[in-house]
Amino acid sequence: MPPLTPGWFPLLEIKDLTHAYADGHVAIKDVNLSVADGELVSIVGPSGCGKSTLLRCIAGLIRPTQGHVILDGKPTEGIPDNLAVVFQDYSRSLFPWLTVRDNVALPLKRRGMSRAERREAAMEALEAVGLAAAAGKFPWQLSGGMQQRVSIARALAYRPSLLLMDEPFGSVDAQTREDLEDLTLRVRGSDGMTILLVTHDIDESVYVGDRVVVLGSSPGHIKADLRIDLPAPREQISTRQLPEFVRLRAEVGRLVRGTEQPTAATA
Ligand SMILES: Nc1ncnc2c1ncn2[C@@H]1O[C@H](COP(=O)(O)OP(=O)(O)OP(=O)(O)O)[C@@H](O)[C@H]1O
Repeated sequence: MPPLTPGWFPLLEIKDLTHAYADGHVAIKDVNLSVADGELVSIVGPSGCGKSTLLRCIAGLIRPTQGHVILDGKPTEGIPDNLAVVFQDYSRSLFPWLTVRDNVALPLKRRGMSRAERREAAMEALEAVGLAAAAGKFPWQLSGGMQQRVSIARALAYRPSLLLMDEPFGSVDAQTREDLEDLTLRVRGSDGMTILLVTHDIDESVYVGDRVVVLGSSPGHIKADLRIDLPAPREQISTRQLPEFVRLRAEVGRLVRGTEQPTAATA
């Protein structure tokens, strides 16, 4: 996608990325994507098209068969330091024997922060997600939505340049999901974090995204890259009623289902 504003700096560049699993299955092929510093890019596509594979390659959890991931101008090797990931399965991502505050503070050891600094940063992030009062509790004492907010707080406290979110709100109720979407938008706005968010929810992809990247299948590739020019700040009811929102969600929906018109605007 071409630079739209002066000073556009690609925080993340994905070049000709291909990943084949050990059984030979090519999950993604020749993926090229640039993401500007501070952008929130939603990634959608049919089940099995390679969304998680793409995120895992960027996170350094699996090694691409071909191609490069360039973060902050440097090709990545393994798991980059300035990156955090929020997964859908919050029940497995928090340590049950640590308090909420200690779960959030734990990764900060990698930042070389003192114990007092870690505790302060953890409390600040818990405050941001509205969970300061639960700091001394254990994850299993919290609801699913609260546990997912702890996972998000842990990512925020780390202050990564790039936050990867893989279906982060897939297991929570509709109201909590909306709250977490708005929390993500606030975080991005206040900390200028760059976010890649994989979702199955087309409305969500448009509501939170500055761009929506649609992947196609067999093997996974970028089928469309749409800029979402909806006014900010976004608001759950009024934004979703805008004619432009309705148009975009229909366009993304058609692209995901493969029923788009040949003239559909794609980048
Ligand atoms: N470890 C693996 N070994 C072999 N094939 C795999 C492995 N993991 C995933 N795949 C295959 O790679 C393809 C892409 O999987 P991936 O999980 O990235 O898709 P996805 O778009 O995230 O799917 P979903 O939306 O259902 O979560 C699928 O065909 C999947 O079956």
